[in-house]
Amino acid sequence: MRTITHVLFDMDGLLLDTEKFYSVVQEKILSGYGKSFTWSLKAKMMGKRAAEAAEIFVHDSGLEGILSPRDFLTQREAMLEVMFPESQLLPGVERLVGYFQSQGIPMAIATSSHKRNFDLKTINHKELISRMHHVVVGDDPDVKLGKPAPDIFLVAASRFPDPKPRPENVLVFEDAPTGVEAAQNAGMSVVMVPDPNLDKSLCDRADIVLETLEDFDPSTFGMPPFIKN
Ligand SMILES: O=P(O)(O)OC[C@H](O)CO
Ligand SMILES: [Mg+2]
Repeated sequence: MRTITHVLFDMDGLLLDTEKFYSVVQEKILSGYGKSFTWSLKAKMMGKRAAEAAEIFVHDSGLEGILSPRDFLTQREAMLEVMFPESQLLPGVERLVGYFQSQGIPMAIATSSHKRNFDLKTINHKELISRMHHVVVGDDPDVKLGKPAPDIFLVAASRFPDPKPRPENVLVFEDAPTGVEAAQNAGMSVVMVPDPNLDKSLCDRADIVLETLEDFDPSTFGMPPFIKN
């Protein structure tokens, strides 16, 4: 069994309940073209950086030549920016972050969200962010390729103080197939907490798949149990 010495959290859909905002807005934009937003399209977009997600949205929706990826993002961001400050923590986040902190396990966030949106989403979650050693965002200059490339997780692991973790000693928590793939490409262990609407065939790569972070059992990775309150 691998010894876990460091933890990396994805953010959207894993720490914060923000994927629903993306879905509502993308459904609204598509409805303007008489089209419906589907979970199969959502599954391809989630976890990806904005520009890559926009290309997928326009292509797969058959809107090439009708709606440019840039105009899609302009419309999407205008609607999302008023929603993001309302972001709520997902179940189990506070207990899990508190546990890793009590165990002295350093944590960081590795999110495809750009810095501007990260700031909007976390404006009311300063305490959570303060418990992270650092945050790597999607537009970080050191992150050359977005998820499913391993870049963002490798960059996040490299920013911990010495002794820096080897990938095999890092545990990643993710909600998206793209993010799970990125963690595995980085050589890290990964716990997936997928949205229940996500096609189950897209949830079979992770080391562990949970319905909620509340179901995480530290002993699965050789760590002490949660202390019963
Ligand atoms: O925090 P991430 O990596 O799940 O990023 C989320 C994307 O920007 C939207 O799915
Ligand atoms: Mg996510």
